[in-house]
Formats: sequence, C-alpha cells, structure tokens
Amino acid sequence: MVIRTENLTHYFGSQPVVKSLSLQVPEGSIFGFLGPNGAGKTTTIKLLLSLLQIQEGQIELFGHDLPGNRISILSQIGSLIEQPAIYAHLTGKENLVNRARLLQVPVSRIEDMLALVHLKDAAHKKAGNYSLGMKQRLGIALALLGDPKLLVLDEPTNGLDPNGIIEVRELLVKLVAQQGKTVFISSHLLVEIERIATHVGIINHGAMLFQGSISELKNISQPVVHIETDQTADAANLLKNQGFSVTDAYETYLSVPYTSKENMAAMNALLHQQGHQVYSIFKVQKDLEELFLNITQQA
Ligand SMILES: Nc1ncnc2c1ncn2[C@@H]1O[C@H](COP(=O)(O)OP(=O)(O)OP(=O)(O)O)[C@@H](O)[C@H]1O
Repeated sequence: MVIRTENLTHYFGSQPVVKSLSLQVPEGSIFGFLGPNGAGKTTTIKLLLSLLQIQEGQIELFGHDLPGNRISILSQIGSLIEQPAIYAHLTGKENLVNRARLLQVPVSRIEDMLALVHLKDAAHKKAGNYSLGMKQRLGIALALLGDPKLLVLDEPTNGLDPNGIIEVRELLVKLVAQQGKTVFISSHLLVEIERIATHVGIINHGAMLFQGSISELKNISQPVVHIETDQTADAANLLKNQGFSVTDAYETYLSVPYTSKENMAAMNALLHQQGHQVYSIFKVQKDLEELFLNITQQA
C-alpha cells in the first residue's frame, strides 16, 4: 500500500472532523477520495502531507511511518491543495524554474513538464494571466517536477470548465499508465472521477462509509424491480403477504429489490391473478452517482 492509515482521528477544538479513518491506497491506483463539502477530505489530506500534526492514529506512506520519516516520505509526494502556489508576476516557465532550483532537479525537466500539461505555448505568459484551468495544470506540473511516486490532489477540477476537467482527467490517466504513479484525488462529485478512479473511499462527517475498488462499489448497487400497476397500496400488500419486500409504493408504481428473473415473473403472475393491471415491470440498476448520494445521505 502506498498510503495506509489506522484509526486516524482529528479534532478541531472538541469537534472530531476525521473519525477513526483507515485508508488503504494501493500502488498504481487512482484513488478517488469522495465526500460532500465539509466531510473531512482536506483535513485528511493535510494530515497525510504533514501539514497538520497527527493527534490520534497512524499514517504509513510507502510502508514507512510518517512521523519518523517525514523528509524522505514527503520528497516522494507531489501535492496540490486548495489554490496552487503560483507566483502571478512570473511566467509559467519561471515558476517551474524557481521550483526546480528549490528541489534541485535538472532544469531540463521543465520542458517535459510544460509539454505534459500542454502549457508549452503559454510558457512565457505571466501565470497571473492564465485561465483557472491553466493555473491548475501549472500546479500539477509543479507537483510533478520532483518526479514524485505519489500525487495528492485536493479537488483539482474545482472551478474548471468541462474541457479543463477532461484535460486534467486525461493527464492523470497518462501519469498512472505511462509513469506508474499513484494518484490520490479528492472530489465531492463522483461523476468527475468515476471514469478514471480504480478505487474509491467515500467519507462523510469524518467517517469512512465505503472503501474498495470501483467494481466493488458497483456490486453493492443492488438492482430494483420497478412495477407500474394500479391500486399500488393493495398491490404492495399482496406482494408483502407473499413474502416480497416492497421498499417503495407510490401512486403509480412499486419497487421491490431484485432477486431473480423467476421472482419477477412470479410477482407479475400474482398481480395478474388478483386482478391488478401490470402496465410495466422492469429491472433498474442504480447508477453510481445515485449510489454515492444514497451512501452519503444515510450517514
Ligand atoms: N482550521 C480549522 N478549524 C476549525 N474547523 C475546521 C478547520 N478546518 C476545517 N474545519 C472544519 O472541519 C470540517 C471538515 O473540513 P474539511 O475542509 O476537511 O472538509 P472537506 O471534505 O475537505 O470539505 P470541502 O470539500 O468543503 O473542502 C468542516 O466542518 C470544517 O468546517
């Protein structure tokens, strides 16, 4: 695991904002750290980057304890949290030159970074005049300059237009596929990262509600049978009396958790036999966004 935390807990005053968090981020993954605003994502990221002191619990990065190996660990992490730290009066390239000197990395890497984030043409423009998307890409280039193994990005697509979002996404996929990096990316929108994330952790009110691969997340999305019928209250009672668990009964339709196609046929036959009109009966699979909202609203 590139990141492993055990029972990480953090308080602001007496309020716990991160609660017993046990994160597991595999090497080579794009880990989407998801949760609504105020869920505790930035606080967790600041703990991982040693920008906040650990109060309770453990953090291991690259298999080593963070507090005892701070310098060597942090030198292998590139990060972008909140606004990228960019000098507005310097050009994009000068910003990179500045950072390259600081990190003592060869200046030759700068051209590669500019090409990677598609800023070659804008290299000599003042960064203060960049669009938000360009600033974000420059921020990612700065984070990548030291060739880190792990990239930690806090809501990197916040405020970007759809094209900017696509560019950042493509860049991250490329980094993992071609350079074997691990990417830890936070977002409050599942749709923004579901296409690229290999793993997700869903957090709300500081607690982890789900953690696993994207396919594991999809597996817990139980399909539902949607039955459009008449007299739904009676129809719901009829089905319940026969052992089916009706989860919702509205004026025009009922929903029942899907178990098998045979059970779908049995419900259809039962309703017909008892004089109900079945206008439609079909299986619905929740999409991931709906699942994410369900998970975060339950907490
Ligand atoms: N320095 C601080 N002092 C006191 N409370 C704080 C501080 N920083 C954050 N909080 C509170 O901790 C909680 C978690 O905030 P955090 O920024 O970690 O959430 P988040 O998931 O990153 O949300 P967002 O997407 O809005 O940034 C919030 O209730 C926030 O108000």
